[in-house]
Amino acid sequence: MRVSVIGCGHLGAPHAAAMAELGHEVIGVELDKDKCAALSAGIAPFYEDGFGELLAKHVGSGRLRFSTDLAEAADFAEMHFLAVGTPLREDGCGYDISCLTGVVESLAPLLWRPCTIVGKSTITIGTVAALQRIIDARSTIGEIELVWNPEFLREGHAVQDSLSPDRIVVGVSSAAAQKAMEEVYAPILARGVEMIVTDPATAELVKSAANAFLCTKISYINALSEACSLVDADVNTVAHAIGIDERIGHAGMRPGIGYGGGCLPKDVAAFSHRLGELGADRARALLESVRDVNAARIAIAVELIERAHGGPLDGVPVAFLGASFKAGTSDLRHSPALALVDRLIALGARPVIHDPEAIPGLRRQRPDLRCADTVEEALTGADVVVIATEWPQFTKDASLPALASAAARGRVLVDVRNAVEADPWSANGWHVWQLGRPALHPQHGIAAPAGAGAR
Ligand SMILES: NC(=O)C1=CN([C@@H]2O[C@H](COP(=O)(O)OP(=O)(O)OC[C@H]3O[C@@H](n4cnc5c(N)ncnc54)[C@H](O)[C@@H]3O)[C@@H](O)[C@H]2O)C=CC1
Ligand SMILES: O=C(O)[C@H]1O[C@H](OP(=O)(O)OP(=O)(O)OC[C@H]2O[C@@H](n3ccc(=O)[nH]c3=O)[C@H](O)[C@@H]2O)[C@H](O)[C@@H](O)[C@@H]1O
Repeated sequence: MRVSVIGCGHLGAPHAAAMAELGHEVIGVELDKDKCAALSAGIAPFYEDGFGELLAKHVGSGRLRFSTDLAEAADFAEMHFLAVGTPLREDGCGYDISCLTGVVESLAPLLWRPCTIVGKSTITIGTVAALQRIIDARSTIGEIELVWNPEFLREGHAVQDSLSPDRIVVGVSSAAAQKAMEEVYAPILARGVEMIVTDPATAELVKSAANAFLCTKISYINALSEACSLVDADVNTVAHAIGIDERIGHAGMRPGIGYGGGCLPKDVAAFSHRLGELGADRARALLESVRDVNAARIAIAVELIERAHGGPLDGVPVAFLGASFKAGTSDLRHSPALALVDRLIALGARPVIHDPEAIPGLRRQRPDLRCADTVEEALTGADVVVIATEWPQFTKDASLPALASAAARGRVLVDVRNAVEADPWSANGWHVWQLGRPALHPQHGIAAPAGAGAR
């Protein structure tokens, strides 16, 4: 099939490459000229595992190309995927869907062949109907159906999730649109992946419900982490023990500094707002509690760092390991790590930041921050080491405790992602502090500071 993908960011670019891998001929439309030029040259504009290779493969094969010109896509494709951004409005009251409305307003009058428009961006209840009205008013060839096909990919797994999704959801209004969706995803459906065919309103709700549930699970374990701190219990053990029950599971149960990124924070905020508009007050109250727990995580992490250091952070050199919103991506949007670094700076601390993939982007976005090209450079002379993003380079590298011992001045490690194996650090003479867990000190049996139990 000939398809276009309009908006080639973290969702659209991997989707376009995946469509080419499935055997389709693809044109990606991207407004940002630099991004479009990089993609056209087969160069990934952001770090995403396996994406650079897939992009280069299909730009090379000629099955995937990019353009800034929507008219070119209108001429070329029988199916148009919409993957532009839907940020939260500045007043927080739902999504700013101006990119989506702008695209359908421009695209509809350009269309001259029978085709389907397929939305993948995340929207709230009622948006499909509003966009369909714009298409109906602007189409010159009669009815063009807008299907909604929400996307569930995770950054860091975008290629894998696009090629092997665990489900495909399509909100359609006609049998013809359903047939087109079955055709475009045929190689995936042939492997037995379930396609849930429903109406557009249900498809909209499925996406909001999925992301809000993921936020709820994370806030639940983070709220338990607060309770654990009060009784010197270990939240990691609680998460492990309850997660063995397959109705609960271990995924999304890692305590830390809260959910961040370009999607979960805005999606739960927009969904909560919409539920309020609809009068679903109990559902809204539930999600507001979820947001409230998340908003408190940074202050709780700061308190832990102060307690670990044993006093105010003014003037304290901190090795700050991590900047991206989670491991596996260079994405800095709404990164809790950056929110934490800003609070530490406000308290007078002197952080030096290292991240395996996010430093070039961070230097561009935040020239005010002190960045290091290597872990060793960040560690040199630090009194406190903070692990703020759970990259395996920080949490699984067995040589890091010894490297840190040689480079740092202090012996205080604060892991605000609860992802580090603490024993090797303790064996190297470090005090290890994690959220909702008793601190681990170099020698077992040493009394921990007041209010913090020792493991
Ligand atoms: N990032 C992710 O993992 C996922 C994102 N989503 C949703 O997908 C949507 C896009 O998200 P991201 O890809 O993360 O955002 P993004 O900001 O990385 O990408 C959006 C792209 O659209 C481009 N764009 C804007 N207006 C355009 C226009 N008129 N024509 C062509 N290109 C245009 C922008 O330049 C940008 O490159 C959002 O609604 C998001 O909630 C859904 C699932 C996963
Ligand atoms: O709609 C979207 O854009 C996507 O949002 C999330 O994907 P993503 O933002 O890539 O990241 P997640 O892996 O879900 O992590 C989100 C945040 O929660 C945090 N998190 C995650 C899991 C956990 O156990 N604990 C935890 O604090 C992460 O560090 C990160 O800050 C969803 O997982 C995807 O299914 C969805 O498609």
